[in-house]
Amino acid sequence: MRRAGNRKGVCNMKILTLKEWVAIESDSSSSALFGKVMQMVNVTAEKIRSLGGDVELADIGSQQMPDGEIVQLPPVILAELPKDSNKPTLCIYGHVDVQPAKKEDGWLTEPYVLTEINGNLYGRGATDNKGPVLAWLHAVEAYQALKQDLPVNIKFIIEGLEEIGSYGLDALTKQRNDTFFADVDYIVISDNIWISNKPGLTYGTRGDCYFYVKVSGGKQALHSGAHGGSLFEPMADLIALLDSLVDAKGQILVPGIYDDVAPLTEEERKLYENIQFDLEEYKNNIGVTRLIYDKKEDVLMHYWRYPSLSIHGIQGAYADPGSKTVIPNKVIGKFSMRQVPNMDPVVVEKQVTEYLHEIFAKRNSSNTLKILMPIAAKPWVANVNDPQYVAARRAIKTVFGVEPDMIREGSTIPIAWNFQDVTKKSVMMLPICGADDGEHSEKEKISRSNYIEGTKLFAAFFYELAQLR
Ligand SMILES: CC(C)C[C@H](NC(=O)CN)C(=O)O
Repeated sequence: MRRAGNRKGVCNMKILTLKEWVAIESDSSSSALFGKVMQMVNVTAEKIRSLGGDVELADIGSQQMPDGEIVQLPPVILAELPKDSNKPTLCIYGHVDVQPAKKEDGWLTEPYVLTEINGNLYGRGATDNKGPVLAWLHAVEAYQALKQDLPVNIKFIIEGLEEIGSYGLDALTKQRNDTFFADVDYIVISDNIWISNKPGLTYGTRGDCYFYVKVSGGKQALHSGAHGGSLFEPMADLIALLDSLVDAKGQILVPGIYDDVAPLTEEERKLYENIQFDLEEYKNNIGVTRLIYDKKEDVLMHYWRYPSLSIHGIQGAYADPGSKTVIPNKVIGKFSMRQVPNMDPVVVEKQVTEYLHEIFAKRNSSNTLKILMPIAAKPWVANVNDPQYVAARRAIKTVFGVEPDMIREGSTIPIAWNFQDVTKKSVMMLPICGADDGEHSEKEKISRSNYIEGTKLFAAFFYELAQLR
């Protein structure tokens, strides 16, 4: 009885720490909040130090932001726990920045107050990616609490800019390839979600090219009654441009965009058949009634191995409740295209830019058009025969009692491809979050059970990794 009570107490403490982390509004989308990101980096560094880690806050310099401002970037944590040269070395990557969140986006709870409802812990960053980062740290803590030696050496790379494309991290990876990375045997990332209630083991992510399309007109916003009808309206130009990008069936309309997509082989097609993925459950999780495709295989392929284009927002547009009759003079449309093998962001940028300029020219507008691509992240695909995948499968079997589904991820870890390309080490993603965790949405959460069982999974993974030798 007492033991069960103690266990519950320990779990509640872990949840309390997550609550403290979620409370820090480390939203990297605006440089105005970089102070909060910095605070989050410091809190994380302190936690690693409390586990005996040697922490460096690596300077990654400054960066010009899409609005032209040059800002000092928050440092990246490079840390190492005490080392034993007889053990393999695992490098754990994670991020502690989050996507923007406001209560009025439709949150039922305060986004930065971790709130438990029916065994689920709601809050921005709970699943992406503060929960998983803490689960790694708690797995280390568990070995220490039990006075057991860690079976592997552990290094950490934790950053605060993943959600805006991991500025500076590729350069840091190259710079530290012969030092920090030299003795690393495996790199592991825990981010993103399973695709059903069955654990998944992820061997690929899509990349992302994020675009800003800026249409500028006169010196100021204007009264639509007084001036509408005789001027070229920036918003009308922008809507036409955005409308030219993708059709109702999700097909991207930019010429040449599918040219470099890796052809589908019969062998690959068969992979999708055996994956547990229930379309009804999926629709229910994401809250839609119908999908473009009605076969599981097609949905999975458009999630993992084909590009997609999503329109995210318009800066400068009137977006408040109520009816304002203004003509905005400057608007910035934001959209992104998820990349797949063998697409190249450099080629994509050229294709998109040329196409949008062509569409714009046909409108013969007096406005000006400027296109920027502040995020260019390549897709990543790993070799599933790497030994750490064997260790992860065994650990999943131990903790969850099942073999995982081998999955890919539709979203992006901007540094994953660079890690593999620069260091030539094995890179794996070991997600612990549930299919309904709502990353980036106003329903973001991690379940109490995934948070705790995920911690156990990481502890078991350390053990299995050491058994490979
Ligand atoms: C480049 C993107 C902004 C990265 C972002 N990553 C994640 O969500 C990881 N959980 C994404 O939108 O894919």
